[in-house]
Parts: sequence; structure tokens; C-alpha cells
Amino acid sequence: MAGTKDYVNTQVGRNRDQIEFHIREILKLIGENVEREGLLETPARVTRMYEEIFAGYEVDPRDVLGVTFDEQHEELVIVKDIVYYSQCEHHMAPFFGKVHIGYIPSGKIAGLSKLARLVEAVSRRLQVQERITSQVADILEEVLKPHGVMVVVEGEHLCMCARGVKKPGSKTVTSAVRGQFRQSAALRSEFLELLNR
Ligand SMILES: Nc1nc2c(ncn2[C@@H]2O[C@H](COP(=O)(O)OP(=O)(O)OP(=O)(O)O)[C@@H](O)[C@H]2O)c(=O)[nH]1
Ligand SMILES: [Zn+2]
Repeated sequence: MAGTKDYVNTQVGRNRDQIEFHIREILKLIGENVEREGLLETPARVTRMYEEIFAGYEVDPRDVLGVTFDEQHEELVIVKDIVYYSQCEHHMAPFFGKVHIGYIPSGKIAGLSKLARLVEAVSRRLQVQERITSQVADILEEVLKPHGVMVVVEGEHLCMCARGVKKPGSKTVTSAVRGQFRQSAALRSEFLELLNR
């Protein structure tokens, strides 16, 4: 089910009436007129948006890597520029950017799309960037048992751009290294060099 197909947060669907009610109440509390035309459908639209942006709760990210292939390619595999959109758990404000994944298989490879699906499953939740980074690395390590994994995540956080400290354009970069990448500076450099091509 959720591991391979597009999916939505079904709990949001089940709680649709209550979520719409509370969104409407928040609109009133910030001083809006919920009867004006532009806002009439807004609680329903926000609820539908929650079904999408919180779809990650619907799936165990490990299941996303359910389909793997036996293959004796024990060299670096990189999938870079996987775009993600997430919501910071401190402000419920969007953050987004790119995930770059490198791993050295040890007899088992993942379908390339499954790496992007793994990113979707961990990012479509309330998150912090560091946890997206370590979860992608840990799950790949657990399921594929590769010789090594390295994950680099770039993110722009609206809670830092549009409010608070207001620093638009600032980028946060996080990385997680496992296995051979931890031991070998040369391997980390090879990965980073290939990312910058
Ligand atoms: N480490 C980390 N911090 C994040 C992430 N997303 C948001 N934050 C930070 O979470 C922190 C929450 O700090 P608080 O002091 O509790 O909240 P705040 O008063 O709204 O803080 P300011 O943003 O500084 O105005 C802020 O420093 C945010 O920049 C993330 O993905 N990782
Ligand atoms: Zn935030």
C-alpha cells in the first residue's frame, strides 16, 4: 500500500470536520471575517493540504524500501537533488531543499525511485532537518546493510526567513555518515566532489 503509491494522511481525513472547525476558529481569533468569500473554503482547503503535507505519518519509511534487488555492484551509488518539502516542528512553518544520498551496496541495491520515496516518507511530517538526515541514513543502513551511507541535506527554513531572525537566503546543510564513509575522508571527498559536478 503506502510504500509504493501516492498516499495521504487518512487520520486527517477521518478528523476532517474537527480540523476544519479549528482552522475556522483560528481564523476568527486572528481577526479575520470567516464569512468573506475568499475564506469560505479555506478551512476545507487547509485540511486537504494537511492530508498531503502530513502524508508521511501514513507509512513506515522502512516499507518504502520493500523492493530491493540483489546486485554485486560494490561501488558508490549517488542520487542527488531529491527535492523535499517539510514542516518545522517548532513553528509548523515550511522548510524545503534537496537531499543527496550516496551509498556503497553490499549485495543489495534499492530501486532509485525508492530513495526519493524514502525522502518523501520522512519529510512529509513535522520534522527538524537533522532528523530527516539521520533517519534517511539509518533506514538505508538498516534495510540495505550497505558498506556505507552518506546523506547531505540542504534546507531553507521559512521560520528563519519570514519571521524571527529574518534571514532570507540562509541555507542549513546537514550530513550523516555511516559505515565506510565514517572511516574514509577520501570517500567523503569523492561523494562531495560528485555532488558539486
Ligand atoms: N536545529 C534545528 N532547529 C530548527 C529547525 N527548524 C527550526 N529550528 C529552530 O528552532 C528554534 C526554536 O527556538 P525557540 O527559541 O523555541 O523559538 P522562537 O522564539 O520562535 O525562536 P526564533 O526563531 O529565534 O525567533 C529556532 O532557533 C529555529 O530556528 C531545524 O530543522 N533544526
Ligand atoms: Zn521553525
